[in-house]
Amino acid sequence: MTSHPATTTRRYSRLTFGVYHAKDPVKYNGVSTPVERRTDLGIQGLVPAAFVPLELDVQRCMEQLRSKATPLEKYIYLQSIQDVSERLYYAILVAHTAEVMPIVYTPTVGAACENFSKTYRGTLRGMYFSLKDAGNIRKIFDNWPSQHVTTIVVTDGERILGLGDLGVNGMGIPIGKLALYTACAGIHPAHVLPVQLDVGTNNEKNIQDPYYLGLKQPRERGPAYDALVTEFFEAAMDKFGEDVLIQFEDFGNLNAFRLLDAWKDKACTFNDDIQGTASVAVGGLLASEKLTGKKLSEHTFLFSGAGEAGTGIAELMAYAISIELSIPVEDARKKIYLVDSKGLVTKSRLESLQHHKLNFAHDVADCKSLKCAIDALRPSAIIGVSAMPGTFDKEVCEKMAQYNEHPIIAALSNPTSKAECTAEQAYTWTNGKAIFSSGSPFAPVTLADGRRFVSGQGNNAYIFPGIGLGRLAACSTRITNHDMYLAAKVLSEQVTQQELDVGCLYPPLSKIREVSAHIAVAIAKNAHETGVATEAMPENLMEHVKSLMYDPFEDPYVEQ
Ligand SMILES: NC(=O)C1=CN([C@@H]2O[C@H](COP(=O)(O)OP(=O)(O)OC[C@H]3O[C@@H](n4cnc5c(N)ncnc54)[C@H](OP(=O)(O)O)[C@@H]3O)[C@@H](O)[C@H]2O)C=CC1
Ligand SMILES: CC(=O)C(=O)O
Ligand SMILES: [Mg+2]
Repeated sequence: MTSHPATTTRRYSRLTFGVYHAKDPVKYNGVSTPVERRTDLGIQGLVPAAFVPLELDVQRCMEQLRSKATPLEKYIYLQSIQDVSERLYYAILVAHTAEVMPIVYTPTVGAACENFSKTYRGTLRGMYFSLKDAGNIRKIFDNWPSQHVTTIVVTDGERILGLGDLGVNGMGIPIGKLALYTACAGIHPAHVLPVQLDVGTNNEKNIQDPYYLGLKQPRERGPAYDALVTEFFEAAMDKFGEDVLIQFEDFGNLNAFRLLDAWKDKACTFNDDIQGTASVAVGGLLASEKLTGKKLSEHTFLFSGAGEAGTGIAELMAYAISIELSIPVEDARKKIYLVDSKGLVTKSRLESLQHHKLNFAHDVADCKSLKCAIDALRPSAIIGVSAMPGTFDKEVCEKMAQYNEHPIIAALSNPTSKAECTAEQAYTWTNGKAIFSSGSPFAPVTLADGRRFVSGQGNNAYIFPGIGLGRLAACSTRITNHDMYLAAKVLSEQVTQQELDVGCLYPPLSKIREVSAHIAVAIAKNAHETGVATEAMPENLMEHVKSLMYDPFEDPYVEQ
């Protein structure tokens, strides 16, 4: 395999490509290009005479954005800006993160995926490898215009948010995740690559849709599937270097666990749904200690959902508890319970349980429903990761408030339409006792008695950008569960008392670049300490991390 430089280039070089410059969205700045540079760049006459400072251009775009009637129209408008000028796009995302994240990410990205084929405009944004490309993936990689890719997000489209199998329409997810890598952690936009593996789809609506852009065949379940994934990994590492980060995203759980197992020790990879989600959830629970007075080990946890997110979180919780109490992780699992589509995961079901649930099959009485399990186990925290909206209904929330002074209620399923309950429901039904968080954002809630609550967004978006930046800073070749634990701890330390006072377990999105930088320092430090860094440790890690962060507001014409 060839080796490649892994450090990122922060600024563009000056280019003189004329019209090609105007057609390269990573470099093009439109009316924000200083007038005196336009001749050199060959774009004189291609833009109106006025120079518009980037801040003003952002303001103009925000006004247009706000005038759009639907979230999907807003999404398409922002994509159209990204197609023309990534600098402007990222300036919008950085300056207005809290307002635009629900558009480029969950919940709107869900609608964007559902409409992906219908709204496709032919933009060059990511690569598609289908079963028909088997044997040629390495060669096809050469078609990608950037030779220096550090960060890939790959999906096979089988479990897109809680929306199920969307096939190639799931491509909106890698695109959205990588937009956050850049906006939230400053990974250079020229160095990211969204990838869709097209292995067919079992979504009948896609098959019947004349506009559907993927292979119209049943999802491949045989050896050809594994062969395509293997070829993709090997080709990506050959093309971009063995330390290229490859994030698994929204695979179905038939494949997600085994692929992670197969690749975690052979590539720089992690599964965001299993590991990133675990980290953000544990981070929120660590932060909640200051509100409840309870350590992780003092809780009883009950999950609704025992798939990637559910068991991923449960395992990292157990790991965190084992560290907190210096006990074996097997013992730490004892107060963590899972409910799946068939009821409570118990020992009596051992023979029919999927592998990822086995560690949490406890010797307790069977329960067919979440309510039965709540009455039997009296959990202090319930975590919804089932994509079953309404699961945390009035009775569930009332029971939690009856059994706890400060019940933790996390409705983490995405998009909003799949949330187990809304913020307003959680606060109203518990009479303001709930400590609530959700996977997709909810507006602040004011109860009839005037108490105001700001719920936090328990979404892996707080984690993966910082992980990616940290491993880049150390040029590390592996990502581990301990990294996820460290990220959770750092995240929890970023929450202020003021934020906790209104019930929020996460820092505001306006601080996310700072949060990512802190997570990155912890990840890079761990890489150096555990021998997976391939660069010498710099004297000041925070300075180094920040120096790598792409900032759209910096002058892009500074020579290297
Ligand atoms: N906030 C965040 O950052 C993240 C949120 N998520 C969200 O979590 C949800 C689940 O994702 P993921 O874990 O990957 O999906 P999986 O398909 O891996 O798991 C879904 C789980 O839900 C269970 N389930 C289905 N119906 C019910 C029910 N009525 N009651 C209880 N459990 C039920 C399934 O049971 P069975 O095993 O029996 O089939 C399965 O265990 C999605 O909506 C996703 O968007 C995911 C990742 C990150
Ligand atoms: C947030 C995320 O990764 C999911 O819902 O799948
Ligand atoms: Mg996901």
